[in-house]
Amino acid sequence: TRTSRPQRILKAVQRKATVGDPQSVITAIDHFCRHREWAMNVGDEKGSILDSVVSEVSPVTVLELGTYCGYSTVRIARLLPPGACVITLEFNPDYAAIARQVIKWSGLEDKVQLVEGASGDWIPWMKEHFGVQAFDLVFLDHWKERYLPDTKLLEECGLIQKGTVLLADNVICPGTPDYLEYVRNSPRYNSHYYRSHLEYTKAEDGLEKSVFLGY
Ligand SMILES: CCc1ncnc2c1ncn2[C@@H]1O[C@H](/C=C/CNC(=O)c2cc(-c3ccc(F)cc3)cc(O)c2O)[C@@H](O)[C@H]1O
Ligand SMILES: [Mg+2]
Repeated sequence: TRTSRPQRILKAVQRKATVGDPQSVITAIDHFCRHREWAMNVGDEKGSILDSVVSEVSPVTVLELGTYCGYSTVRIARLLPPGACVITLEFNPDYAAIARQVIKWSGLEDKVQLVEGASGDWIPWMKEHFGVQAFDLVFLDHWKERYLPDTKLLEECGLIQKGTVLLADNVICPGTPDYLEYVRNSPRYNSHYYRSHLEYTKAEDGLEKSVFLGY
C-alpha cells in the first residue's frame, strides 16, 4: 500500500481533530481504529483506566516505553499539570515522525519529550541526560518481551523508587507472562490487575498496575 497505517492514522487526525484539542485527537484516532483500521493503540476502554491511574498518581515525571503513533502519549500528557512531563521512547524513526505530528496537533509538545532510540540504550542515560531523579509513573507498551528486562534495568539505574507506579498494557493479549510473574511474586511490588478488553475488540486484555514498595 502507498501509505503506512500510522500515516493513515495521522491523516485521520488532521481531517477530523481540532488543532490544540487533545480530546478531539483521541476521539479521531479511536473512531478511525474502530471503524476503518484496527491499530495497536491502548484505545478508549483501557485508555480510561490509564487516565484514572494518571489522575490518581498525578505524576511530575512519566516514562512511556513505546510511543507508536502517540495516542497514549496524548492521553497522558493532557492530564499533566504545568511543569510535569512525559518522556516517551520510540525506536522506529517512521513511527516517531508520525507521533511528533500527532502530539503537535494536540498542542501538547511542551509536556512531551519524544526520544528516538531503543529503551535499553536510553534508560541508563535518563538521570544524566534528562535530569530525572526517579519516575513517578512508567507506562509499558512496547515489545512485550522487553517489559521485564527494562523493568530490571530501571531498578538497577535507580529510576524506580518507593512509590513509583508501573502500568503495563497487554498483560493478557498478547501477554507478558514473565513480567507478570515477576511483579506479582516480588515482595517489592504491590500489583493489581485491571480487567478490560483488547483495544477496539471483545477479546480480554488488561492493565497491570504495580507500585514499588522500596528496598
Ligand atoms: C527494543 C525496545 C524498544 N525501544 C523503543 N521502542 C520500542 C521498543 N520495542 C518496541 N518499540 C516500539 O513500540 C511500539 C511497539 C509496541 C508493541 N505492541 C504490541 O505488540 C501490541 C500488540 C497488540 C496486539 C496485536 C495483535 C493482536 F492480535 C492482539 C494484540 C496490542 C497492543 O496493545 C500492543 O501494544 C512500536 O512503535 C515499536 O517501534
Ligand atoms: Mg499495547
